[in-house]
Amino acid sequence: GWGYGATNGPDFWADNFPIANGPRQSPINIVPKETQYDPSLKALKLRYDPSNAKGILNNGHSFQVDFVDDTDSSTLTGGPVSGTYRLRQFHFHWGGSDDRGSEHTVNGIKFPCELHLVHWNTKYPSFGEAADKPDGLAVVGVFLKIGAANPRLQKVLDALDVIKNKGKQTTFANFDAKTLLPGSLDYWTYDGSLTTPPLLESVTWIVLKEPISVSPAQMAKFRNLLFTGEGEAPCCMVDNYRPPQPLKGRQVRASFK
Ligand SMILES: CC(C)NC[C@H](O)COc1ccc(S(N)(=O)=O)cc1
Ligand SMILES: [Zn+2]
Repeated sequence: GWGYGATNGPDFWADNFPIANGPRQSPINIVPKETQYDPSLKALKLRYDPSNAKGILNNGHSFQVDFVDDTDSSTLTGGPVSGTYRLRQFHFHWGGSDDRGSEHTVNGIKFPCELHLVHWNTKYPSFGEAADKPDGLAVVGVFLKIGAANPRLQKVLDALDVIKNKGKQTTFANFDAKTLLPGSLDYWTYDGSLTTPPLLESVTWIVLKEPISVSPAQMAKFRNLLFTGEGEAPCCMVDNYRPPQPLKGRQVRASFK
């Protein structure tokens, strides 16, 4: 199956997922000077209920924290979207060293890590139904930059020891995803896709301008995870990012001047 290795990585994904060369692929390089401030963009409204946190899973590509999404208790509204989108999960992408790891880049700069908060449009009956619709998903991207240790990450990082291998999961209750957000919700937005197979062109991307911090020791904990299952030759989970894709004429709008 697909992965991030020399023989199954992003350059091979088009073999099984031809949409990889489609018109609205993600991630992209964001060039702030080429974005357009849109005064009609609303403020982003993220309301997350900590009691919706359910579990944490090593899915063999990243790890994700899953949320109960059977009610409108953890939602994204406002911003560039109309209607209500429900929080489904959040996950990260990171590098083997601090000079790379993010999927989106800014003026060609890579961050060591990028957080994705995945939401689906409640005009559809479920995440699965929404995932292949042009307005089906909204993903908030948050850059992590090297600095002081981020105490808000600690609960997530401390859970990683028990989900080291692909397929491992454990309960993860009472977590407020809002604590992972930076002080400013200024954002860039554009129409894009899932950044992993099936690469569906169903995502309204909302990339926050302000990063949150992560320390080198905390980054080492991400890199302690394995792509591989128990009993397989261990392969460190690092460099699980897709590089920027062609913009193909898309406009990137800014919510701020
Ligand atoms: C087709 C659906 C039902 N299954 C999709 C699968 O769970 C993968 O979902 C995702 C969800 C989000 C992303 S990202 N990195 O763009 O935020 C990538 C894949
Ligand atoms: Zn992602």
